[in-house]
Amino acid sequence: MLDQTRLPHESVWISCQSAEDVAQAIERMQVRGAPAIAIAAAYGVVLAAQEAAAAGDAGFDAQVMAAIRRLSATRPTAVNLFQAMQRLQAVLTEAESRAPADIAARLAAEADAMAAEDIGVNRRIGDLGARLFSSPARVLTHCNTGSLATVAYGTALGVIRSLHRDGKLLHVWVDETRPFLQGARLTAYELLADGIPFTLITDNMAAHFMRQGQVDAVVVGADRIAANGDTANKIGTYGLAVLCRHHGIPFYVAAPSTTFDLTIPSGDHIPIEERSEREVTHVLGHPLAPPGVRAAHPAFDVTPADLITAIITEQGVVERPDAARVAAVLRSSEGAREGGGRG
Ligand SMILES: CSC[C@@H](O)[C@@H](O)C(=O)COP(=O)(O)O
Repeated sequence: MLDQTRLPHESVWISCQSAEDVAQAIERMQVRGAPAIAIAAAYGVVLAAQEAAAAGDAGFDAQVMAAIRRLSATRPTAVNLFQAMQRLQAVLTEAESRAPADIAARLAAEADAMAAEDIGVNRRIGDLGARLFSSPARVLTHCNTGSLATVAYGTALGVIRSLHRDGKLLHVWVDETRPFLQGARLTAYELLADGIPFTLITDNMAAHFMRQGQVDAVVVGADRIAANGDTANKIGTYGLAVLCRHHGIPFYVAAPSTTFDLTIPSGDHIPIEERSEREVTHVLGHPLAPPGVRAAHPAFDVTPADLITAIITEQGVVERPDAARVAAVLRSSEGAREGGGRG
């Protein structure tokens, strides 16, 4: 995997040989972003299965389940991780009586399928999102939701890429995204590579540019969306949504259906990851604050659904989200799939 903690100045590839290697890479945020975490973890399970099958001893299932538990304990907020682990666990259960090498191959095929699906899902989100824009726009985004955070193309950044392709993108405002700087380091890196025009701003400049009339829409990703549309995303997202409401600017969330957690009624039930204080007191290893200073570091915040103009999923757009509209979009696409096949 391309080590995202070293970008953009160094392109260092890390090689994960075991589920534990993958778990540590996720914890260190060498790979991050909800869909990318899920797919990386899926391949972590595959590594564990291959290792257990090669060892040939009894307890294959127990070893794969231990890997699923370890990978599930890496980061708590993005629900895509848990959906992916459940999907692999179902493969394991279904293939129970088969030879370990066969089960490992089935798990690998499932991980490959998830990775392939993610690309199609992102392209569909991008295209559905771009259709919401009737005229060329200046779009502000937060964190990194691009190819680095997914398998390819991205969610919110996928919408931005589709707008650019369709000639409907005037400019992107990129929040640097304190404290981990996913915007300054990663989104800037991706947009530069694609030749998409953008300006990097610090997070506290967003209100200024909105007041000046220089922001037409905000598009962000999500880590977990509750049944009523409340959305957890990178810390700072909620503030942007409040600013949008004040300035009359549309606020869009772009996320795959695997980011919905329909088991929880509202955002109050979303676990918010607390990361190390050191990521706040230090920047890229350099101290900012005086030694010994205490810092808070919730890595995500929750934006209430009533501040969201629409949630763009690959299954359709949920306008003015609430529990009924979320259910209607996700259910209607289920019906379409059942009636019309998966193709
Ligand atoms: C397509 S990525 C969507 C979200 O995962 C993204 O907006 C985000 O908050 C990433 O957080 P991170 O802590 O960098 O994993």
